[in-house]
Amino acid sequence: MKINLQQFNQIEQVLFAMVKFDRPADAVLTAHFRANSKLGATDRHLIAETAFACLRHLETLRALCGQRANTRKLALATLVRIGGANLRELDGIIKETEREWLSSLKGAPLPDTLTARAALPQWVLDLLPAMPEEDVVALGKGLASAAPLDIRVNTLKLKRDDALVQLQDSGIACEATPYSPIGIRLKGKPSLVKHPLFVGGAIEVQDEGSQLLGLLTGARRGEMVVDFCAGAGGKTLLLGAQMASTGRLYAFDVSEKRLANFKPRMARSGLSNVNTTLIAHENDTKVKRLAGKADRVLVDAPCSGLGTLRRNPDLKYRQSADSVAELNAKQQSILASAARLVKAGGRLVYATCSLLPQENQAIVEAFLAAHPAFELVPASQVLAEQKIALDTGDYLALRPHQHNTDGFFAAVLQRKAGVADAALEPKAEAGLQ
Ligand SMILES: C[S@@+](CC[C@H](N)C(=O)[O-])C[C@H]1O[C@@H](n2cnc3c(N)ncnc32)[C@H](O)[C@@H]1O
Repeated sequence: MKINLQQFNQIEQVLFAMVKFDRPADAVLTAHFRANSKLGATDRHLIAETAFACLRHLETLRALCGQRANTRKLALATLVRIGGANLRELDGIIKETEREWLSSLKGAPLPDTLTARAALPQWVLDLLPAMPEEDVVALGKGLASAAPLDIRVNTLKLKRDDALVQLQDSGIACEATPYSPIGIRLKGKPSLVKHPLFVGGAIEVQDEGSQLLGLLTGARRGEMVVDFCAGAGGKTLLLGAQMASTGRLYAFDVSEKRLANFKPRMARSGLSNVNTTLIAHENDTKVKRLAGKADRVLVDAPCSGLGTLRRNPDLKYRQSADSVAELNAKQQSILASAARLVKAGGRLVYATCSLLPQENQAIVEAFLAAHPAFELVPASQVLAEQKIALDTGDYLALRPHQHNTDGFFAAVLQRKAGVADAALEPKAEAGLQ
């Protein structure tokens, strides 16, 4: 596709702002499009795709172009090396010297460093679990690929088969997701906001992996369920539909903005069993009122988000080993507080969209060591009970290159009946906050 000078300048401007990494990349893009409201859909698509491709492959591109390469060089290298543009398509943009450099860049061998081959910065490589180099490269490539657009069918309103037919009839190519029985994967990225199924709440955008975490919670009709870190309610909506809008579903979060974003989604969904509650922190008295009452508690914990690099490639530069350590303390504290809500025989699901053992297995192992009343239920068993053929062992561990989902982790923890557990006693007031 021929790229014109105006389009190229816009790509450069967006990239220049993105590689400062002082704001989320999607916020940079939104602000740019708002300030340049006359840009058409094709321009927006090209700008967004090129800038995000650059961030996804930044380690590789910097290894090829020089660590101090400016945004012009990075944008050109992205178009040619990642996007496969030929030099004729860049006529009117590139100078003669750049033409020579770009034609040699096309076939230049990749520097033999793991950061370049896996497109992951060193701090991430340092924290990943030990695995053969080729596996790191495969994981990195998966994380540097573009994510598909998945939707979840709201089973309160429609069956998946009917949704597939209706989407196809409206010209949207799609197929059932391989694992989630309520998921559909779209071909391409059609806009859904005006689609009658979306407007009527019969479908929601949700990665298949995120659907599987929700399904792992196993919420059932008539139960008392808590979504402890509900955010904008992606998983709450799934849990509510699993409960057929019966029982009681609490959606907690500390972010007023995220809970506000949940409101219109909830209105579309037709759910009437959800109680959204803004909490000040995980030990808020509003949380304590539910002690020992919940059948299911989902903790979709705040985390580094490294499993979502396909969508948020800037996170590998906006997070660090220090921020992960801070998150670990928060994750432990949220999990400990959420555990107090679970009744005997009830289940607690701890989940993250991280790939780091520090945020995943280590949190669960420390929790189990401190909580004799809880035991691990193999995730593969819970999924098999729901006829989901996916076995990643005791923990759910999803990876883009293996499952074509974002990277997710989840553990199912069951509270045993009649086991004393001092850690489940209410926390002293002095320990709050
Ligand atoms: C991974 S996101 C949740 C995403 C959401 N479950 C979904 O499916 O869309 C983590 C959420 O935890 C919330 N959070 C952070 N600290 C918290 C705390 N102490 N108690 C409850 N929620 C918290 C954040 O505001 C954020 O919305």
